[in-house]
Amino acid sequence: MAVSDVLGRGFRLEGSLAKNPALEGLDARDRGFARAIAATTLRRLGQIDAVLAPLIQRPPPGRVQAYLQTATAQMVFMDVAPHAAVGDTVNLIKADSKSEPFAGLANAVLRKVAEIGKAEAAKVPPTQNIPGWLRSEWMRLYGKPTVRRMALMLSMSPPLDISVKKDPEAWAKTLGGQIIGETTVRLDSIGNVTALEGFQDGAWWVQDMAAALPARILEQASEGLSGKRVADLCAAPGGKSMQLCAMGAEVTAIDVSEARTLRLTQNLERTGSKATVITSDLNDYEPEVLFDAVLLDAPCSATGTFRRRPDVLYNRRERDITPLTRLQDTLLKRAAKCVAPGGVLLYAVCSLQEREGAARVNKFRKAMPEFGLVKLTQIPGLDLPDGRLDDGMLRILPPDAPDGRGVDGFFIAVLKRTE
Ligand SMILES: C[S@@+](CC[C@H](N)C(=O)[O-])C[C@H]1O[C@@H](n2cnc3c(N)ncnc32)[C@H](O)[C@@H]1O
Repeated sequence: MAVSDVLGRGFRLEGSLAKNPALEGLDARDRGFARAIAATTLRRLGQIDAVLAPLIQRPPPGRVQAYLQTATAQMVFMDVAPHAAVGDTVNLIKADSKSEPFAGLANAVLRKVAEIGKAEAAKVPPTQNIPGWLRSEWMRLYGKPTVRRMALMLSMSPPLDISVKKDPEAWAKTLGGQIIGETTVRLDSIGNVTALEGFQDGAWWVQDMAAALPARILEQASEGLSGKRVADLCAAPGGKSMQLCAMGAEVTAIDVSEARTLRLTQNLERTGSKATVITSDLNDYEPEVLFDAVLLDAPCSATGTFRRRPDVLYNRRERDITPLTRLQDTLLKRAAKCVAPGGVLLYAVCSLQEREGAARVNKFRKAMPEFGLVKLTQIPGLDLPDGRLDDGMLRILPPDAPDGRGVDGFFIAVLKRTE
């Protein structure tokens, strides 16, 4: 069961759903509904658990709890008729030999949820849907009103953002979307992405509006990238490499994962983007010639992507952050070794944790004084609140989208090596 895999075993929701045999026989509509139930459960888990807790004296096994949570999600947040949600869930529990002894308890608890669930859930602030360790850190860093807006973003299913190779106006018209942040086309419904016009022809790729900013900022800081040698480090699956190619750069894309570089190569081929692809640990990579510009989209906790991947809230733990910061420090130093004198280095992470953002860049600058900070002063297409760029580094928060429908959280800093 996908939800118990995420909550109990730290799996990714997408991977767990893709491997779930129960979904195999279903048609696309039912599969979509099953995905929506799992995602809604994770988006509303704090409220759901607050409804369930007083109704259960001793916590049942994780799998049974997940049945209760998904049924509650359906009744309270998806307007599924209670008799259907209760009946279907109890039947599923009866058919599952390990959970079957709890069928009676589940029936009694869910009948009560049907009665009081909506009213009880409404008493719980949506910020409770953010796990405690993240909520307290984000409150400290970004303040209560922003965290409230982040919780609102978590409760909504996000729009589909695409980056187009050229002519965003024409693609916005063709696909019925709107341009956001100058170059991203935002579409309402997700459906089957690969069936949309232009996908097979490689005219565009899926990329959150915020994820499209690092390449644009690197282009701006480098005063254009056309004809320049650019390294995209930690490049797979290639969203930023494709942007850099579309900007006319001569791109070298490096990633450690063989499976992910295969996807990167397929994406480059589909979009007719030409780049040199290298599968290598960045720690072992020695460039023959240094680069004019280097983009390091470092591995991170990805907590900024919770709108699209609510499972990151549960399969990341506080103790994961320190090892990630060590990796980020090492990769940042390796990336710096690839930059030619006078060249530009951009560091980005899709994390909302301060330790993965400004703290890494400040530490790097102390160790590598030949790199100076290029202060970012304005970001085209973004209307950031006052003070956000005060230290010259960019922190994008999920509520920052100009249309109120959210973006991934990102941290971006630009450094320049002295001549
Ligand atoms: C945030 S993802 C990159 C997303 C990508 N830049 C894009 O826009 O599509 C981080 C990537 O870092 C890669 N990675 C992690 N450790 C690495 C290392 N030591 N050397 C090279 N790549 C690494 C992972 O395989 C992963 O693909």
